[in-house]
Amino acid sequence: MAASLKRAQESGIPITQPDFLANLSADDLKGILSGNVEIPLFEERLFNLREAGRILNSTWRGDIIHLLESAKGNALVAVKKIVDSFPSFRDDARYGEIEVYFWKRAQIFISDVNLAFAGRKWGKFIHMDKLTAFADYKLPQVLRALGVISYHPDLASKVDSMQVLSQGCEEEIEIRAMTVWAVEALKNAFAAQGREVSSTWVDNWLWQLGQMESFRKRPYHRCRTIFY
Ligand SMILES: Nc1nc2c(c(CN[C@H]3C=C[C@H](O)[C@@H]3O)cn2[C@@H]2O[C@H](COP(=O)(O)O)[C@@H](O)[C@H]2O)c(=O)[nH]1
Repeated sequence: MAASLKRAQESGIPITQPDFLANLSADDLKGILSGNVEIPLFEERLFNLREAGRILNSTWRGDIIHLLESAKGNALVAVKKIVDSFPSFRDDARYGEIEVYFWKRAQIFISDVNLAFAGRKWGKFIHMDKLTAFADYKLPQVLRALGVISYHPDLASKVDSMQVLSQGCEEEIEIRAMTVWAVEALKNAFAAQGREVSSTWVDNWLWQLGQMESFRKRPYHRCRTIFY
């Protein structure tokens, strides 16, 4: 996905322009994402891109920079503004009577802006250390392979046989919540060894591990979702 967007940008397709996004056609998007795999949830992603273009124009004067500037360098405020502005970033769920907020794409966006600008200008934020892990499919895959988390045999059987978990079901929420919790436990374990790191740092470290073939081939939970 990232490579496709980079290719489009380099070929002069204005994929960051709100007007282009708001009027994006299915054929345009198919062309941009053409590659070796069929993109799941294509219609949902097309809708979300068009919606993002419309909202950037209607709420943020056509440029996400204005959202970042309105957050006044506070990472948590920036994340909340993204979630409040863009419905496709409202990555939350109900677990019984409890509201659960993962906000994975909103948080990783702020983390990526912080990295892209090397912590300067629009990438300069306080409270980066309060971001949680970005709860996706990759981290629990690595955490389980490392033995940091384990699944009930019934869930393990579903995951290992690649059964699709429905988005927002108890088991999917439990996997994502345990991912966030496990990263906090690892962060505390690093601190106990005298190594102060952030949840984002632990997250990136686990994600990088996940790129190794020995981890990539391990089972991970399947879920059709736009949130990760
Ligand atoms: N939880 C978590 N998810 C991460 C990353 C990164 C890379 N972050 C860089 C930033 C600092 C470090 O240098 C990292 O290398 C990408 N992703 C997610 O993967 C997905 C693409 O994956 P695939 O389809 O396999 O290429 C996509 O949804 C993207 O959001 C991470 O760190 N943590």
